[in-house]
Amino acid sequence: MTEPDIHKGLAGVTVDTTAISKVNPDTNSLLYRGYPVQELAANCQFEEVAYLLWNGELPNALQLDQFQKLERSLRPLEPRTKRVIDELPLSAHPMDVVRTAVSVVGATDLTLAAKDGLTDHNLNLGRAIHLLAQLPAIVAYDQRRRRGLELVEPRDDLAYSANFLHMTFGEVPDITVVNAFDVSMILYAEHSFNASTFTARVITSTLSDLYSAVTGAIGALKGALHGGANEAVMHIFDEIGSADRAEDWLDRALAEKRKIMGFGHRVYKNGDSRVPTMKAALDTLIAEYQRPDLAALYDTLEKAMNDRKGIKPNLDYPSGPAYHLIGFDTEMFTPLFVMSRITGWTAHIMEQLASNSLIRPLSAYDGVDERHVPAQ
Ligand SMILES: CC(=O)SCCNC(=O)CCNC(=O)[C@H](O)C(C)(C)COP(=O)(O)OP(=O)(O)OC[C@H]1O[C@@H](n2cnc3c(N)ncnc32)[C@H](O)[C@@H]1OP(=O)(O)O
Ligand SMILES: O=C([O-])CC(=O)C(=O)O
Repeated sequence: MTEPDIHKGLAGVTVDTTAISKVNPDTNSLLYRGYPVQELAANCQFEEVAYLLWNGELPNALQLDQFQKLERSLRPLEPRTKRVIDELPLSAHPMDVVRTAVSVVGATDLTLAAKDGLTDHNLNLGRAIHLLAQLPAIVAYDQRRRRGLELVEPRDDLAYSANFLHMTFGEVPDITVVNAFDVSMILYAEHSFNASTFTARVITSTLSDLYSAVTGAIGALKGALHGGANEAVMHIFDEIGSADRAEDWLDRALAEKRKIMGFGHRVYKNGDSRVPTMKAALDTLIAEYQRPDLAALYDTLEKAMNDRKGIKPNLDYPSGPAYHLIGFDTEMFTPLFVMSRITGWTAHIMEQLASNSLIRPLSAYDGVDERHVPAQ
């Protein structure tokens, strides 16, 4: 019998097609529905990118207006979700809070019980928009309650990012800050078959519901090797303290065989296509908040990692300090990733359903040979 090829971590394995995004490590490019992500970040708002990922085309003025009206009407935090969040201890990680809140929204969606309620495309599109609108309320409220502050109601005269920052901090920050945040939302929105999106597709492939797929994806994103790295980057910055200590810290960490969070990528081996755009957004924040010390630490660690290992930063490296400067607690960073990636996950859930096949790979058994329970 020939030995099966094992592809640990599914590295290098192409499991399906997708028309949602193209990650090309050879040209170091990322396209959403054909558009370079850098062009989208420079010219669009996050809402337009969400529409693009779900519908395949950018919205015209009328379509955008209708989409924004709908999204804005769905923003207030639902009382039942708020009550459940209030029941959760502050010791719960914010990713556990957001996962639980999405589960509550799913458990109270009566349309799931309708005929074809789990798989109907229009129902799923409606659910995706609903979650897009609810997640900022969930995350903003969780950040505020951790600071002993009351809920802030949404404003329907503000676009997505400005409204979210208003709901979190009680005021709309400078336009530089709003724009930097919006760029991060666009860059985090979609990245083909990453671990959390693949999780969502696996769950969807069993004909489970969208909320189950999204809660599973949130669980996968939480880990430090995936979305949890943006939080971990900030812990590293805190541990190092200042630029003059970065090289010694790195040498020690590498000697201890530690993984340096915010560096490396399964697909990009010559740098992440999104980093230059996010680094430019971080630079505007560093100027806004006058934090050249943070810029020095960022640059020194990046250079030292490149010199020692030739490993480049991924998107989580500039996003972590950017979210810190905007004023979020470090443990809130990965829920911000959820707010953005809900667009990509749900686009993939709908694509999986449109051409479904149960995802069920094989394994090669390497346990003990067949044996038998001794007779009593
Ligand atoms: C938005 C995102 O989710 S991007 C990813 C965010 N995650 C992180 O930043 C966590 C830190 N990075 C990592 O752990 C890895 O680079 C991963 C998990 C992202 C990718 O891992 P893989 O594709 O499996 O690469 P792999 O682990 O095989 O690494 C190849 C080599 O580079 C080393 N390496 C890769 N990344 C790092 C890192 N961040 N720190 C130290 N060494 C690293 C590995 O130790 C390995 O060395 P070896 O050949 O001597 O054993
Ligand atoms: O593609 C990946 O493996 C991880 C990543 O960068 C993302 O999900 O944005």
